[in-house]
Amino acid sequence: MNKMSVRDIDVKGKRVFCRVDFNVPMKDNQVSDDTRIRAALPTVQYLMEKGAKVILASHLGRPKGQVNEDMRLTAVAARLGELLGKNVVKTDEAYGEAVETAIAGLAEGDVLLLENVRFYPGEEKNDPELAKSFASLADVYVNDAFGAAHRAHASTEGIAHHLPAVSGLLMEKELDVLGKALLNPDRPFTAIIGGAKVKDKIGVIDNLLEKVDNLIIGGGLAYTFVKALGHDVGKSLLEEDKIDLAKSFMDKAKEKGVKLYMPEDVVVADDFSNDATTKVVGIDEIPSDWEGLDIGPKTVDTYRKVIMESKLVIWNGPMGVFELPSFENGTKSVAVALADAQSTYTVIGGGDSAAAVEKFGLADSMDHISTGGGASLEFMEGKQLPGVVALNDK
Ligand SMILES: Nc1ncnc2c1ncn2[C@@H]1O[C@H](COP(=O)(O)OP(=O)(O)OP(=O)(O)O)[C@@H](O)[C@H]1O
Ligand SMILES: O=C(O)[C@H](O)COP(=O)(O)O
Repeated sequence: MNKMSVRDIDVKGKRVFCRVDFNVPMKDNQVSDDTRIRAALPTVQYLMEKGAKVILASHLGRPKGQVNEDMRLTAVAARLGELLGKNVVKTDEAYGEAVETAIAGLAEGDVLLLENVRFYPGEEKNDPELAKSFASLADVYVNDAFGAAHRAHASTEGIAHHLPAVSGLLMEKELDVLGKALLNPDRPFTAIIGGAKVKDKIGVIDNLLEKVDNLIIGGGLAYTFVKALGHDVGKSLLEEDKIDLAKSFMDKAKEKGVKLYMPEDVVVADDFSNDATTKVVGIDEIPSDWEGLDIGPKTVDTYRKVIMESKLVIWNGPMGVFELPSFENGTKSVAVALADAQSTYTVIGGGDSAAAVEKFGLADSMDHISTGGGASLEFMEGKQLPGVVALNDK
């Protein structure tokens, strides 16, 4: 990576404003999944060990520039404290006098978590005044919030113009893994793209067709491709206005020598529910009043073989409606194949695919699970992430 990292600077005795992505799922005012908090620990612990006064900032949810009692970071600070084995000071604001007093009381190695930065309307507007207020709290800026790096907000982008600005260790790792995959991949390189809609994946499919050897298509978006091949898709998800685009992707794959894999068979249901009647049919046999909700067993076999023969696989988007047990098999089987593929480097592109590997208890078997949903998608589309661009070059 051509950006400076926290390892390149001296932080001893310095006040470090460290943006993290603690946008974690909450239930009954408690953190229900602390994956993102744990992912930030290497940077937080590094800063503590090096004698920095650590000021953490994050958003939680989308409070739209207003204080929302359900979106305070108090429970997050408590969870972080448990994980660090050390008290984390929590302020009820993200800047101002009370915050300055709390920071003045920090000793080297202490950790403070500011209140949700999205309680301020200036955060998402990238208001320069708010960015300056954040910057005035610290001597150095560290951005470890890969999950929010696609947002040009005051705490992710604006602040970087007022302080020495470097990446954290998680940010560095995410960019190294995803960057290497796109720039210098081990081959065969396979991308698995699923999820609900073609429209959300246009950029990523287009960019990956320039890079991969194999492109595997699954999930709801597959039916627009199936339709483009001339087959009836019944009541399956279909984006009529993207059929031509799906055709053009098929043409591009041919032109670039990319092997495109689409479902050979699917699990169809007479209703979108776990108790629906289901059957497996060939891709050209979907009955007109049934809908495809998962890939079928033949397809699973083929996809597994491709995964096993790959050196690198990036996966974004489930193969079916994995939230319902009746339609989880395709997604689960792909996750199992990735876990079994010992000589394949496996990268999970955040979002629902990350949730799926967690659900199936296979997270530890993956080489890298991105903490960014939208951010990793934009990165794979080849877009520049504003939170990264704003950091100091090496
Ligand atoms: N055949 C299908 N029919 C209808 N819905 C489907 C089908 N296959 C997958 N889905 C649904 O697609 C959703 C995931 O789609 P989405 O495009 O949001 O995935 P993602 O890109 O992994 O998520 P994120 O945007 O969080 O990164 C899941 O809720 C899943 O149930
Ligand atoms: O959960 C995420 O993808 C990040 O934290 C960004 O959140 P946002 O989509 O609300 O900006």
